[in-house]
Amino acid sequence: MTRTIRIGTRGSALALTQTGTIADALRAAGENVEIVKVSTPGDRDQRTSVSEIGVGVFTSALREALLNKQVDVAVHSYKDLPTAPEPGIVLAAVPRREDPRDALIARDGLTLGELPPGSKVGTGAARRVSQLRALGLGLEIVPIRGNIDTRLRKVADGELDAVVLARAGLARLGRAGEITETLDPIQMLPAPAQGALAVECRVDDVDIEHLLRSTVDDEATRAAVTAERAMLAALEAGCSAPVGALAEVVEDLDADGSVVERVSLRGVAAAGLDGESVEMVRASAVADKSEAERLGRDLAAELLDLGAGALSGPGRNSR
Ligand SMILES: NCc1[nH]cc(CCC(=O)O)c1CC(=O)O
Repeated sequence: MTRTIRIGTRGSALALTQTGTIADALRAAGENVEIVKVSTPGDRDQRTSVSEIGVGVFTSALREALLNKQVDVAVHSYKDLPTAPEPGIVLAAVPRREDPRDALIARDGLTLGELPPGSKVGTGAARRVSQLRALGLGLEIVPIRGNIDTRLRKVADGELDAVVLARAGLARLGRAGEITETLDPIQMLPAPAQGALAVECRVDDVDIEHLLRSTVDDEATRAAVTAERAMLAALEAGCSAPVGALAEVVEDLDADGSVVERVSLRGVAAAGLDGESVEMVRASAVADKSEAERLGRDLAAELLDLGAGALSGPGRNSR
């Protein structure tokens, strides 16, 4: 009898698309696959802000289904996962990620710099709120929630002048054409692991773990998100603080002239929120690819030295 691998997913259009790519890769490797939808409190409650419902609101039900053996594989948006490891669960694969940057979708094709002061920009993520405020453009930030479709509609309906969303999510839903500006990481660093998927299985399912690693894992993406997430974890931020990070694997020349791969990491964190004004601290560093984790921790230490984390004030949800 051939086995069927059950892949758990949230039921949102975005989650189903993401899970579909993993299912396709496993089918191409000759496996039988079944997709199982798991509803999460984050999906059922669209009103409460994510910072109030709490970290892991989209991911804990999926992990429970994995531990209960309702499913064999769980596919998450990596940035939605809490930084603490989950006993009994292993991160089997991190597929090659999409463009990790944030994107602006504004009325009339406007870019960020073209939005007049007082323009209403919708985002619920403290990371985006604080970086937008730090730009000093006089924008009015409006907290919003809901799926990508709901957010885009608020611009189409004229309720908002713009929204900021992850480019990867828009691309996966076939809506990248509505982006009016892809935000430069100098203005807006994405959430750690934005655009990446986390593919998990049970620790004792060594077969499945190996299958996932050999069919969908991408080493460069894994190194980059390892650095980003180590930075986040060391800032003890969970996914609920205004922290942005972006790592890239770059080729470099060693002292003896041989080509080596290094990880280049940039980070940003809010140092203080005082009413409308925000101070952001930024740092960057490069390390050998095998040192991605230490690189993240070191950069966090540097950001803390610069004053990161002296937080007070509004919502602490990073996404
Ligand atoms: N916060 C919710 C969420 N989780 C993952 C994505 C998009 C896909 C990704 O970043 O991997 C989004 C929407 C967004 O931030 O625009």
